[in-house]
Amino acid sequence: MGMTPKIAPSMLSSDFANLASEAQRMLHFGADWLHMDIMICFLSFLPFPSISCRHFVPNLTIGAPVIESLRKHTKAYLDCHLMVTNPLDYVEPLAKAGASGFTFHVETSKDNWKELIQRIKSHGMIPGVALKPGTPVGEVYPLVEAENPVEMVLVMTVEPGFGGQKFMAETMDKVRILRKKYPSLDIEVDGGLGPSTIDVAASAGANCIVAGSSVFGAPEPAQVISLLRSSVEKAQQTSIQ
Ligand SMILES: O=C(CO)[C@H](O)[C@H](O)COP(=O)(O)O
Repeated sequence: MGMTPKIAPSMLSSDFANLASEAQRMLHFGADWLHMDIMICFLSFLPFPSISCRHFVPNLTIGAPVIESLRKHTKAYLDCHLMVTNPLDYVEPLAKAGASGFTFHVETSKDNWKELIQRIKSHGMIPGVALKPGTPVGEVYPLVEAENPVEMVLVMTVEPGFGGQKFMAETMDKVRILRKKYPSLDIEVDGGLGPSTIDVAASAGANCIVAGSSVFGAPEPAQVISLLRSSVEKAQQTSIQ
């Protein structure tokens, strides 16, 4: 195992009214990536005449206009996590806005993941696939093993939708399985990560760590970022000994 640790503060926990300065603060504190949680409601006009709003998660956050605004203030890797029912619709707008990574959910993309990966790459972004805590890990194997594969798997360690939830330790089996099967794959974990949960995630094999409330809520965010990174580095050294 030799994947570079990436610490990605989840901007969902930032002060959205001061997004640019919050992002710069996190980068100054040592963040590698900025994790952007994109939750959008998909207005469905079918069956006519009822109009329904199909949410993938019970929350709304940001879309391409906010990514575009933030991009004007930073060159950082914007790690976009699409919690939407129709990710294909957002490939072009997010690429134009300046997104770096585009991670879609396997649950929303069973029929069109090949097209999605191809479109994400052709728009210059890095494709990743995410899975919810209840989704079997085997569902992402075809996407990792494809001729044109995803480059990261995001294992959700809480139900997607909100920051500040409790880390679900049972999701670590999926990380262990993925790390054993794909030694050089980027494996990201997201939800409830902080000083008390990082060691279990790092020793399971996660190398990309998303952390919202534990970083933004800390008196010294730089110390938390540094601790998350050293836990991943230590676990990686232990695993190669
Ligand atoms: O994807 C998310 C929610 O869907 C957030 O990124 C995640 O929950 C991080 O927040 P915290 O570290 O506070 O749990």
